[in-house]
Amino acid sequence: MKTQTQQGRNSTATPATPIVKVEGVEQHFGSVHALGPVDLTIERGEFVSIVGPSGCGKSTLLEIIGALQDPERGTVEVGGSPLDGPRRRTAIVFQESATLPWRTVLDNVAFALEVRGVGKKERQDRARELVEVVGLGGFENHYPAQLSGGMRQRVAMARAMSMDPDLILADEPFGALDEQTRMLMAEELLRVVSAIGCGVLFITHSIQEAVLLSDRVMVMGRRPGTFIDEVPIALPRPRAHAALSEPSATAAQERIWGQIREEAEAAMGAER
Ligand SMILES: Nc1ncnc2c1ncn2[C@@H]1O[C@H](COP(=O)(O)OP(=O)(O)OP(=O)(O)O)[C@@H](O)[C@H]1O
Repeated sequence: MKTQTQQGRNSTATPATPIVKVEGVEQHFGSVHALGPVDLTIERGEFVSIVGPSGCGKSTLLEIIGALQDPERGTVEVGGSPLDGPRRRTAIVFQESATLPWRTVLDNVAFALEVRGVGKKERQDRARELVEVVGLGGFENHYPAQLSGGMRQRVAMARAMSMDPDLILADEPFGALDEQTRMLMAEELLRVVSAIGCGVLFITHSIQEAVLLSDRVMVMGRRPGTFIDEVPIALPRPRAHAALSEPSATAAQERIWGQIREEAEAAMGAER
């Protein structure tokens, strides 16, 4: 059971409360107007991706929702409460999510549980389960340096899941991986997320990845980023890569590409 402090004092959370509610959020860095104003709602268990031209403000928005930076204007509610600092049940995964090089795979995954004071036996059992879920069974005692980039990213994913998240914020998590590993990881993420039923905000430069994974793709226009389109993806689940050749998926990809192309060309023109 959650304590009042964990949920936030002003929580009015019910199962129908969106996991994320952003209203009128805006950010400047000095004279650079980086973002907004933007509104964004993510329902519980919903998978939402953001695509948009480079530098439009995607990471800024994700970091605001993850409480890694404060918005200059606007309001952010996560889990039904106004965001007033990092939340235990929000997991954040970056492109180069750090693993602890001196710890084994198992101890890396158990780390978040250790910090929370979970007993040794329980955290090792839970970590072992998660290592299996992300397909690293047999590598429990390996060190990060003995793993490929894709395997290290799986360790980061398992560690994020160990926190029993209700929200995963993922910023280009597969950006550094080769194409095949990236596709496999995307399918794996889908399995994992549907198993734990958490909401996801996913930033990617890959339109295909966004369409394959999401319930909804939000298209952000050039800086200062605001949402210029919202594309529902109605493909049935569970999904695998072959779903991308369905007519509705190709139509969605073309619609998104058309908009990003225009925005990226305009952004390049503005920089010249
Ligand atoms: N800490 C900061 N200080 C100054 N400017 C920043 C800072 N963080 C971001 N910016 C600027 O704000 C704008 C938005 O950056 P952000 O990283 O959010 O974009 P993005 O859409 O995630 O980009 P990309 O797709 O290239 O990762 C950019 O012009 C960036 O240079």
